[in-house]
Amino acid sequence: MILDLDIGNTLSKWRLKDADSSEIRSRGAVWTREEWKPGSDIPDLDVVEAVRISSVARQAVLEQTVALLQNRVRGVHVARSVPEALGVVNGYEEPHRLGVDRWMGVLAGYQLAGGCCAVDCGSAITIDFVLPGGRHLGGYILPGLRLMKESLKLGTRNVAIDPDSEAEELLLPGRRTVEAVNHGIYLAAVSAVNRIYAEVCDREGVALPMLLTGGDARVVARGVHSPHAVWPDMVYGGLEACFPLTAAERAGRMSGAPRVPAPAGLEKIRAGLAFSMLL
Ligand SMILES: Nc1ncnc2c1ncn2[C@@H]1O[C@H](COP(=O)(O)OP(=O)(O)O)[C@@H](O)[C@H]1O
Ligand SMILES: CC(C)(COP(=O)(O)O)[C@@H](O)C(=O)NCCC(=O)O
Ligand SMILES: [K+]
Repeated sequence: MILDLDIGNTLSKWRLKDADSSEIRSRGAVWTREEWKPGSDIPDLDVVEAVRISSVARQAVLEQTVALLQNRVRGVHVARSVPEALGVVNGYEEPHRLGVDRWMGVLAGYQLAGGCCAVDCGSAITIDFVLPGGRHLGGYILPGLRLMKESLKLGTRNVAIDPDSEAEELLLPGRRTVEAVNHGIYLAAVSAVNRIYAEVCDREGVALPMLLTGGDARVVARGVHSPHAVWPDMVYGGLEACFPLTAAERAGRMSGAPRVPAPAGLEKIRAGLAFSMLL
């Protein structure tokens, strides 16, 4: 079994992948600030031959995780943001400072769709762009839905946006504090994604496919106008591409990769942008 680990600021996600069949056998998540202890939702390490890790948590969290795993597992692979990999040139002035979850997302997106817009809706919302030739432009970081809500301190932190709500409903004026907050932050997030996508496609003169991942991807995606795919395993896809361990991975196949819809035409994206500027 291969253990893939995506340690985010809020949640540490894991999945166990069968190296022979490529099937995902189990998955789980633990709060990043908590230790892995028996009884919590952690994988059975006895069946694990190799581990691949993407971590944006404090250095100490990664060190503790690696120390714990190194005693039990032969191969431990830790992903890093580097200047260039798999045909993509990192757009950061200091490439190693790009969050490695963003780098994994960009590499997975490029391997699947070529040039693309990769959106990660986690503790933060990150929006990254890579052009068809493989040049990563850099990206945008804004607070995620939960962080936005917590920063308001209006006593609404425990009332999350219902992930099954319709986007139209979430865009209405709220008539209670919790509704006003949830609808406000939702509109902030989806407006940013829609606008940034259109601005960058316009400036670069290319219509890019869009991919979304992260804990809030499903609900944010419902407010996104452009064709897109939600790919919960996008960060894991980057780990598979960087550290291919199975024949399928070496052939470039990533588990759970979605079908990516063609983007809208550039003219349509530009017309939408011009319209939003008139409002
Ligand atoms: N069951 C859940 N537990 C915690 N957060 C959730 C859950 N479902 C959705 N979320 C949302 O997902 C975010 C965490 O998403 P995730 O992509 O795991 O973030 P990170 O990678 O930053 O840890 C939270 O901030 C919250 O808004
Ligand atoms: C921007 C992030 C906090 C997003 O992390 P997440 O919300 O997924 O936990 C992370 O990618 C990070 O720590 N990045 C380093 C700064 C940068 O990318 O510029
Ligand atoms: K993430």
